[in-house]
Amino acid sequence: MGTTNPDLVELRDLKVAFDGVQVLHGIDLTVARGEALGLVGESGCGKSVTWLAALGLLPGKAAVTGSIRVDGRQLCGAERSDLEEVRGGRIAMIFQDPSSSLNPVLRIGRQIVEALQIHRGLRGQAARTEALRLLDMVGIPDAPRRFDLYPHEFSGGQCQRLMIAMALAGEPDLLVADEPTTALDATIQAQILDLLNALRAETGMALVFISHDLGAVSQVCERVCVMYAGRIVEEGSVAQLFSQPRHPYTRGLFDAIPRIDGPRDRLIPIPGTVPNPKHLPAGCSFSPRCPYAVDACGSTYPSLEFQGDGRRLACMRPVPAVTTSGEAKRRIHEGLMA
Ligand SMILES: Nc1ncnc2c1ncn2[C@@H]1O[C@H](COP(=O)(O)OP(=O)(O)OP(=O)(O)O)[C@@H](O)[C@H]1O
Repeated sequence: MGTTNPDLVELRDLKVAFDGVQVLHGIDLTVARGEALGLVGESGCGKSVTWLAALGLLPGKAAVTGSIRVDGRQLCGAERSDLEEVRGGRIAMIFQDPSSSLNPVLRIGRQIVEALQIHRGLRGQAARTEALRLLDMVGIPDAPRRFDLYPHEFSGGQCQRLMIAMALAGEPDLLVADEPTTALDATIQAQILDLLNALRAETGMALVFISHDLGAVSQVCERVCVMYAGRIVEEGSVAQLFSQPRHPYTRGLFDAIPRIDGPRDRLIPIPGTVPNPKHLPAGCSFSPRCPYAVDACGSTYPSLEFQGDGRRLACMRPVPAVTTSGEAKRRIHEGLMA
């Protein structure tokens, strides 16, 4: 299966509009089996909508067009039953807030058993044994005793682990994690990132990691895709983008990373805000905020093109290569972004 079609998910020209307002402007993106892809960008850039659309989870008023293929199977406009088979089974999605996945009035063991029943047809003792194995796998200590507890009896970090256990119940080929660690303190966040890495190593599943946190992305992903105002503006390996961001927006995101030990004045926020999708500026959507913009940037949107080094870039005035490498690279090497 994997040899003829190495891409697990292939999005082509994916567009989404709400009430006539376009918020995704043609996303082309692939996720290969087993790979970990980070999706970064400021709030409102379309990271979540991209994956909610791919999984058919947007509200009915959303107009979705383009192609969404999972293992070669077209899901855009597919029957509900086809979508449900993929959702939770082939692809699972977890969110920042565990309450979106955990039912507060059901014991945790029962919730996982139900997920196992739906996705894998397991029942009775077989389901219980597998649920305990999943709890153990995600690092919930003393699983047999805690099987009968309710979600509120677990800490925030443990709820995140429970949500991951639920997601794993369908043995997904891909886990989409939407800001899974944003609400957690640094130590717990690091533990969840370690868990995601361990689970990938153990199960071979692919991961899409949606985050504002470039440091977290660098710890779990091999490839990063940067989104701005409903478009992909740059995509490349973690090493490429971290050592030499070429899109001025990617560069701006790096400059805005808070340093744990550094003086706060080293943090340089990108001036301005993400435009309202109702009133996108002409040309490149980032041009009004871009220090490199020239007149042409305000009239023509640059297409996303492969570069000589294999990355994809949508920019007429990329950051000159010579001026970029030092600081971001140094931060990674010194582990200041962890
Ligand atoms: N249900 C909805 N109805 C109308 N507009 C929506 C809806 N969901 C998202 N949008 C809009 O779509 C755009 C993209 O939102 P999205 O949530 O994908 O951004 P994001 O990059 O994931 O941001 P965040 O990091 O805050 O989650 C935003 O302008 C948002 O307001």
